Amino acid sequence: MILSDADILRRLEEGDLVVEPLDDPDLQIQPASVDLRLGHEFLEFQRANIPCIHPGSEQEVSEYVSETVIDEGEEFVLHPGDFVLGTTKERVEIPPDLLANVEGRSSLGRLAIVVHATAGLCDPGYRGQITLELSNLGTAPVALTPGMRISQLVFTEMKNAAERPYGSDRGSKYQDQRGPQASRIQGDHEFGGDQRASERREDARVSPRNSEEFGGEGR
Ligand SMILES: Nc1ccn([C@H]2C[C@H](O)[C@@H](COP(=O)(O)OP(=O)(O)OP(=O)(O)O)O2)c(=O)n1
Repeated sequence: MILSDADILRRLEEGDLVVEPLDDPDLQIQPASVDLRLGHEFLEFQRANIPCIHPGSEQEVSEYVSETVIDEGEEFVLHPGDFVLGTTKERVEIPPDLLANVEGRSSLGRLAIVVHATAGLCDPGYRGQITLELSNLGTAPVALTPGMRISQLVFTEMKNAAERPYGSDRGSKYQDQRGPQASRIQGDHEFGGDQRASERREDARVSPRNSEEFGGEGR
């Protein structure tokens, strides 16, 4: 069952579904979705010095991207063919019995702006801001402004709550992400991610940088 405006409000009031900051509920809560606004940070792939991205390589994909932060009132111009990672301004918490679909808005679709290339699901249990895979499929540059409504989330109530929701218990890589985050595909089990994660935990245990004595926060 897809949540209606009244269902969404009820779940928000009950507190297990979170969309924050929801500055203008009247504007943002649509008949069967919640409009999300564009954040200030963007990650752009550096075009030079990327021979090929190898998902299984030790080199983190984040090393290939550079961050641009746009001030309030400024524009980020997305040129035809561009692909950049953006973020929603809002942070969400999806309860274990809901699935959220990240969708575009028609008004931007008509300008050939799409908000995801392929990944449109927020899992039950997911917490964090949402990374947008922004592209301009058209022929004219389009100026995007932080704070504009760019995307919408549609919530589906599942027949049964997930038994193992998204989160640390299952090694979920993007839980509590803030701002746009590059792919962490190196963390996948297929690429030895479990091993690397346990090595990082081991390093963190023995590294003096991470001990309380040295004021470290750990990783
Ligand atoms: N456009 C999107 C789509 C999803 N997500 C967040 C919410 C999802 O719950 C989480 C993980 O998405 P996937 O399960 O599609 O991604 P992976 O399978 O790569 O991640 P993991 O291995 O952590 O499950 O990323 C996001 O920030 N932006």
